[in-house]
Amino acid sequence: MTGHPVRYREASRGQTSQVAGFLTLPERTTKPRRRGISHVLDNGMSVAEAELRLSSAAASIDVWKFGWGTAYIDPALDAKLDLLAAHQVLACTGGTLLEVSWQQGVLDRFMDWAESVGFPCIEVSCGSVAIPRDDKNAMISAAASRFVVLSEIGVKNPDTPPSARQWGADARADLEAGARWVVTEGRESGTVGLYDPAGEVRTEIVDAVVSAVGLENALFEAPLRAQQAWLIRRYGANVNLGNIAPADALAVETLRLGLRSDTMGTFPLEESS
Ligand SMILES: O=C(O)[C@H](CS(=O)(=O)O)OP(=O)(O)O
Repeated sequence: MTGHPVRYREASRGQTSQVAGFLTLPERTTKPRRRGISHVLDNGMSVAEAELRLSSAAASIDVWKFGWGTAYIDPALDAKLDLLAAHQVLACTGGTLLEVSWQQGVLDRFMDWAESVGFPCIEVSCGSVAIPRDDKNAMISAAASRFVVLSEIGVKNPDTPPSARQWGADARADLEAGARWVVTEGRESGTVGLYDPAGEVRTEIVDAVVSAVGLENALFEAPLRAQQAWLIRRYGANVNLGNIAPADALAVETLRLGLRSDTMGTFPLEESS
């Protein structure tokens, strides 16, 4: 063999790329933060898998949503909640769990349970069940005295999309009722709500929501790389992104920092440090 000899890293070196510091990158907010949050959707992973993900990406993950009703049936819930707390990641229930509880008339019991097991955060949504505005307001304000509240706007049924104007009005109402962040529906698939069936961003909805509540209060569900990149190119490294697959959390951080082709060199100068 010719050329430079292969040299493997010595096991005891203890240096990481986090301290390399030789690139000029956009300025990133740090945890705990309001702007620039990454919210992941856990589709039911084991504690061991969660530990694996957090070992490399905890600094990039702000909110960890237990998808759908997984929190309710996961026998390892306690261990997972402990793990998330140790990494300063906000554990959050899925909106569907609250909607089922509301439908069955046991919302108080849901909130008591969520508080007693140690969820610092819950999601109040109406994506599958049509919850009247007054009820949603009451739920958000009751929950806000006990939890960090993420409220979700938009619906899961692609046949009944609200108008952009309605998205804006709902975002404003949720924020006024006490939500910390207003989440825009995109599902795990990224093909409903904020997106068309091909996964393209409905820009008029993004515009309506941002103009109603501002960027720091809006959290865009964006499960697909093209959607994440579109939002980062438009709003910069510190746009709030949600429904990220836990395995993608570090990859999304590279998109935010322009360390991937999709967003490379697209940041305004004033955002660089
Ligand atoms: O976790 C949930 O309940 C979901 C996830 S998804 O949108 O169905 O993929 O719903 P949400 O109401 O967005 O929390």
